[in-house]
Amino acid sequence: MRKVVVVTGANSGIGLALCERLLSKDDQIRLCLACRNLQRAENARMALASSHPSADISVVQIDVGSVKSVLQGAKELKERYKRIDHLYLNAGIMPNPRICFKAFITGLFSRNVISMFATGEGLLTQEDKVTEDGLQEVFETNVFGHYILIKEIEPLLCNVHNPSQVIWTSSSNARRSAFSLTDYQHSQGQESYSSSKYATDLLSVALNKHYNKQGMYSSVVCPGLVMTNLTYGILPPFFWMFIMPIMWLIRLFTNSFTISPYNGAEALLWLFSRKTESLDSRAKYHSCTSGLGNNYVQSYKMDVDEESSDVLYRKLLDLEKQIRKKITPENK
Ligand SMILES: NC(=O)C1=CN([C@@H]2O[C@H](COP(=O)(O)OP(=O)(O)OC[C@H]3O[C@@H](n4cnc5c(N)ncnc54)[C@H](OP(=O)(O)O)[C@@H]3O)[C@@H](O)[C@H]2O)C=CC1
Ligand SMILES: CC(C)=CCC[C@@H](C)[C@H]1CC[C@H]2C3=C(CC[C@]12C)[C@@]1(C)CCC(=O)[C@@H](C)[C@@H]1CC3
Repeated sequence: MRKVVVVTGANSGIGLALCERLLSKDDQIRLCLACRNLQRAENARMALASSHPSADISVVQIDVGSVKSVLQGAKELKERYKRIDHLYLNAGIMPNPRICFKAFITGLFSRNVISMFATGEGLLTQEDKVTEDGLQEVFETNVFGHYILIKEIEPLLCNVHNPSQVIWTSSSNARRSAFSLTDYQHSQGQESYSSSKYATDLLSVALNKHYNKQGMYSSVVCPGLVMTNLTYGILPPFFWMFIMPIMWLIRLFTNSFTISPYNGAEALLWLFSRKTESLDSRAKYHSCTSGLGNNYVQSYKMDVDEESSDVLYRKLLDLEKQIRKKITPENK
């Protein structure tokens, strides 16, 4: 049976590189690009089709920052497919990033310099806003929209005889101290990205607890530092070009400077061929690139505990109920 693979945020960066690599590995898959902008999705579809002319590539419009759009997209997926084998939850944003140069200079001369480059800890702040659904945009895009998508297409994912994989693009920037269960949308602080990625890690653990028995397995990945639209938003593009030689140099000391989307997609692609029984619910799978440019995958235990993961999951279930009532009041 041909495997069905759905990738959110597939029209650029890591998502697009992943699609290219998936098709190169197995051009028999049925690939669906789930994107918010149909024109950009169509451009990506054509680019992929030109290098894989016989491949089955389609598009579905899903804006994960809007629950209505997720419901509509999920409906189309249910009409199109009987099951989904791999769901890559990759779409993500880091809006209005600001870099704290003081923390960067201090970090450069500290013992934590390598970890600072690997995680970006304490270097970035973001300015978030509230969406039409009344949620924090970073939380809704990076976490909740994807959560609703899973809930909506649950019947396509849950099959004990033929388990499916849900694979989140998380980050090493996920940090417990940036996240709070009492403000899980991060409406108060300025580290919404870090908070949303930590919430992703917690949610993945909870999904495993609730869904493994039903044949759905969730994993999280960190693609490393990759040059994409997201990172080009942090510093001006010319600056990145200017410091590129330094970036290659840093790669000699940390394997997390994957830099190209192709390299960044390594762990996402690696998970595609893993047996679900071999997956570790508490692990984050990192794409790594050595100083010589060789790609490999390393797994690290996540800094998550089951209790927090359960509490967040219950909060998301409550939020789901509220939002569904708001969107379809006749279901009250
Ligand atoms: N680059 C890096 O160093 C790292 C990235 N990541 C994560 O990797 C993932 C991919 O990002 P990356 O490739 O770097 O960045 P890009 O900006 O290139 O890709 C992000 C993708 O997500 C899509 N997207 C954004 N918002 C929405 C939305 N509301 N609905 C649907 N799609 C949306 C974008 O679509 P559009 O083109 O329409 O904007 C785009 O296709 C993200 O989750 C990011 O957090 C994690 C660690 C490091
Ligand atoms: C490389 C040099 C000399 C300067 C760049 C400094 C920072 C802009 C840069 C250092 C570590 C980077 C980093 C990220 C963004 C850019 C940095 C802070 C991320 C936070 C981007 C998004 C992610 O999800 C993380 C995995 C990245 C971690 C490292």
